[in-house]
Amino acid sequence: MIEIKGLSGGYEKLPVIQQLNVKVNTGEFFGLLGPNGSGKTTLFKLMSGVLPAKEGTVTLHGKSLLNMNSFTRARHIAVLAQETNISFDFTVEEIVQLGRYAFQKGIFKTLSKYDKQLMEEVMEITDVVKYRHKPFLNLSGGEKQRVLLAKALVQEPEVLLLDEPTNHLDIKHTFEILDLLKRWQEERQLTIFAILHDLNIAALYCDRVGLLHQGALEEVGTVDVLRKRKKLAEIYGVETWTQPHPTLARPQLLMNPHKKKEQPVSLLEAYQLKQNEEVIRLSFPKPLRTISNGVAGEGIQWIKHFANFHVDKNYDCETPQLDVESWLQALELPVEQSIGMMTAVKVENAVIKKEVLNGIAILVVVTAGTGNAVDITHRETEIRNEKIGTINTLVFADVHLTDGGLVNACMSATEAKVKALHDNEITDGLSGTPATSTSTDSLVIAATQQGERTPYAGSGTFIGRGIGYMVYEATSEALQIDKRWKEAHS
Ligand SMILES: Nc1ncnc2c1ncn2[C@@H]1O[C@H](COP(=O)(O)OP(=O)(O)OP(=O)(O)O)[C@@H](O)[C@H]1O
Repeated sequence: MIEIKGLSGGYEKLPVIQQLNVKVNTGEFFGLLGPNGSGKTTLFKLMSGVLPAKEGTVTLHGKSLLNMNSFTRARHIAVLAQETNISFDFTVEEIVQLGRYAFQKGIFKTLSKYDKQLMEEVMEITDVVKYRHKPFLNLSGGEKQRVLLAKALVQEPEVLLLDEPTNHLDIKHTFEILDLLKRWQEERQLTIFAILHDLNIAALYCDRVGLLHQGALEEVGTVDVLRKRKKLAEIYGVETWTQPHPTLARPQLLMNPHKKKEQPVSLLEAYQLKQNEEVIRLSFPKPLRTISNGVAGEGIQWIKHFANFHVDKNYDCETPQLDVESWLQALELPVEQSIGMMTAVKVENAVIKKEVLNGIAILVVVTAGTGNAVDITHRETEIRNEKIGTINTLVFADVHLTDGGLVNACMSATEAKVKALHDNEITDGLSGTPATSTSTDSLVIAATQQGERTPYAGSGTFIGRGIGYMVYEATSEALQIDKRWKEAHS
């Protein structure tokens, strides 16, 4: 464990680091974060003996690092500094070899077999073998960075002090190098203490982070420290948002660039509607914030084009998303900006309702088929393999919703659909009990994000009530059309 206690130090007229205390555990990846000039590099210089400390101690497993001579220190700690004062025309291999210097024996300091093997291995994994005979000074910034990392790794240190290790690296090399460091951390109990500017990279790789501000650590903790928006605004002077990484339990940060005020778009007038026997589609001039379980474009997205495709009632395909994406492409709609759904219902029978309720413009489009009506509350021992026969609901509203607000809007739309199914006496074909849905229903909530931001869109709000009313009306009408169509075609 590295323990820093009461450490103060800096430059002649500028005592940058003041009374700093922190512990970095053995085998931990600790990220030192903070704005420009907060003292990160100065702290590293104090720890690595480049600058003398005015006060305090830095110990590794209880032994003072500050009093160690540089040879002994190099056997424990490797430093990847930002500035390199390599001015001689060394080759890449010679630079990497410097990392073994403290381990070489005898007056002539020759490389052992082990040293050579280790250098080969490290040059391979840092992807610098191809430059081995090139002069270091002729390399690009990113190539130099990887060579210096190789030099640090051949020291086989217990502790790596890294000042901006991914500086100059492209994303492929950034992730390769960090994955490599993470592997060494886990396999070799390597302790990594790294200055990082990219907070998202820090959130992905660090076990703990410390936020340095004006020479003092203001926060130390897990990467969830980065979710403290107020603290980040105070320290960096930037408004941040966090969202969860899609597959890792780690936050990712989003920043808002300065935005010019945009002309508001009229929800009920701005869209284009096209409807034929293959598809009903709506396009908006600017993206709407959406939450949906559409076959394509699912999740929370920004979407301009909404398409509900008709498929044969016997449609059965292993890759529905690929199908829907190819149909979107055939309509020349960009897949990344589109939601695509499918239904066996005639899309010419879609019900479109639009209204301004309590000052909120709402547009609802519903296609309804009830061949696979299901009572979700009925106890089942197996899930029926249903064919497409579905209620697809698209709700567009001129509101500004948080992600929680989008979820509230989904609840409001679903509650209204269930009521419509109930009032239209739709039943589960197997159980005979009132149906709550069909087995493959889809829902889109799309908000213009104009006006005041709100997390509320449930039954206690005008927007929730508006969605409820409109979805109920549109679903009831679509169910009646479906009923009449079935009667006419039976
Ligand atoms: N050699 C020096 N002599 C005097 N002052 C210095 C020297 N190096 C840095 N400073 C000052 O010390 C303060 C901390 O600098 P430091 O380099 O430690 O910040 P940092 O957090 O690493 O910044 P950055 O993110 O920009 O790399 C700054 O105000 C800087 O101007």
